[in-house]
Amino acid sequence: MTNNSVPSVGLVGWRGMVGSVLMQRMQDEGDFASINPVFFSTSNAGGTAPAISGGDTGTLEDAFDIDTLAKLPIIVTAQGGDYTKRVHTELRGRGWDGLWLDAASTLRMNHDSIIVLDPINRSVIDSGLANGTRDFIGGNCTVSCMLMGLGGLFKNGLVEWGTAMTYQAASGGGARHMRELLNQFGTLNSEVSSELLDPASAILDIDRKVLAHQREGIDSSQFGVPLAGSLIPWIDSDLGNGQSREEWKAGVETNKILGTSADNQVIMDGLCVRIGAMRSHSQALTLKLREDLSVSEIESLLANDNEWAKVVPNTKEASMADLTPVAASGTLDVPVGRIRKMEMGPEYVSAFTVGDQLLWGAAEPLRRMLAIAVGKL
Ligand SMILES: NC(=O)C1=CN([C@@H]2O[C@H](COP(=O)(O)OP(=O)(O)OC[C@H]3O[C@@H](n4cnc5c(N)ncnc54)[C@H](OP(=O)(O)O)[C@@H]3O)[C@@H](O)[C@H]2O)C=CC1
Ligand SMILES: N[C@@H](CC(=O)OP(=O)(O)O)C(=O)O
Repeated sequence: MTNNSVPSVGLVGWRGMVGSVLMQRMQDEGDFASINPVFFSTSNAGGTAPAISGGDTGTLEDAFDIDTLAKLPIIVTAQGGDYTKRVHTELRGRGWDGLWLDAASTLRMNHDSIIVLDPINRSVIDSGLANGTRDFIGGNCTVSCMLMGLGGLFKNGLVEWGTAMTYQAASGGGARHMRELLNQFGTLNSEVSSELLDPASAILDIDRKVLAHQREGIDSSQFGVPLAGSLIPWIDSDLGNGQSREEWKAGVETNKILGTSADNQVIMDGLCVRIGAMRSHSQALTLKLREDLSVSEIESLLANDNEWAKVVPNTKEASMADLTPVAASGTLDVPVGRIRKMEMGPEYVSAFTVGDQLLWGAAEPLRRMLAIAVGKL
């Protein structure tokens, strides 16, 4: 039933991987009480819309029906970049001035959009809303997770430059990539299952069979090459200058989120690598600070910046227990550890951080932006 005291919000892409996490988080936080959801589909218009808290939400609208979309004050989409390109242009072209909240990267670097990560840039978001910005876009997952973990240094202007060497999970490619990774692990095991049952079998024979399967038999149609038992040192497209698009995002998106001025940019670059984790991205950072801060000063800046950054003591036990994709996945916590001064000098600091790339990396900043837009946050 429609509640006339709250705004109607169009939800597109709600059944995809990012969209499903977003829907779950919205239900967990009771966000549906603050909106009238209107569910859209690109493939099943007229079908049954999902029931929220057991209620009836009617039928699915056609996600390409511009007239229906244009009646809404707010649209949230996790449908993908192709959808954004097609529909956003058409809607804006006809003068629609509602709020567009989007998980796709398409509009991120437009001069009139804001990348949303409110624990880091709430003031940028608030002034954007006050000044007529209408496109609010979720950031790249690696960048968002890094800033959530290390916000205490970045927000205080303490980072002169940094490198992020990443270890990115299969989920960054999408649901089919996650399935492919698991199937690869499964078939690798099957290839040598009898040898594994025999403790006397030769490990080099097992290794040879695994490698032969990785090189010849394994299905890698999503990733292009095997990921299980290997890694892929390239993510996203080739910019033609030796840098991948994923690596380029670290610099441009970090600065846009922080709202740094042209003469005060933080230099960020690195090397992005896909590994066989499921849904949490990790990254090893080298930071050149502007000041010689002690490790305990750094730790307290990080721990006090936001409620989700969790400083992990730089010990083997704590790092193995709390600083891994297995520890971080499914939680909003962003553990940050391995913090120490490096041999290069007192301003050079190492850190390692892990974040669930479907939560802070994708769904959560959008969920919170919607809550801000409707006055709930
Ligand atoms: N994957 C990631 O880590 C991140 C993704 N993003 C962005 O979010 C957007 C969506 O990504 P993601 O959620 O991975 O995409 P998905 O492929 O999981 O979902 C996208 C759409 O595919 C359609 N679809 C077709 N078949 C199925 C099916 N069997 N199950 C569910 N949906 C299906 C749905 O549209 P319909 O219901 O209309 O048929 C759905 O909304 C992309 O732009 C991506 O760049 C942003 C940050 C991270
Ligand atoms: N590129 C990321 C996932 C992603 O969707 O990023 P972006 O939102 O910047 O396109 C990864 O593969 O891990």
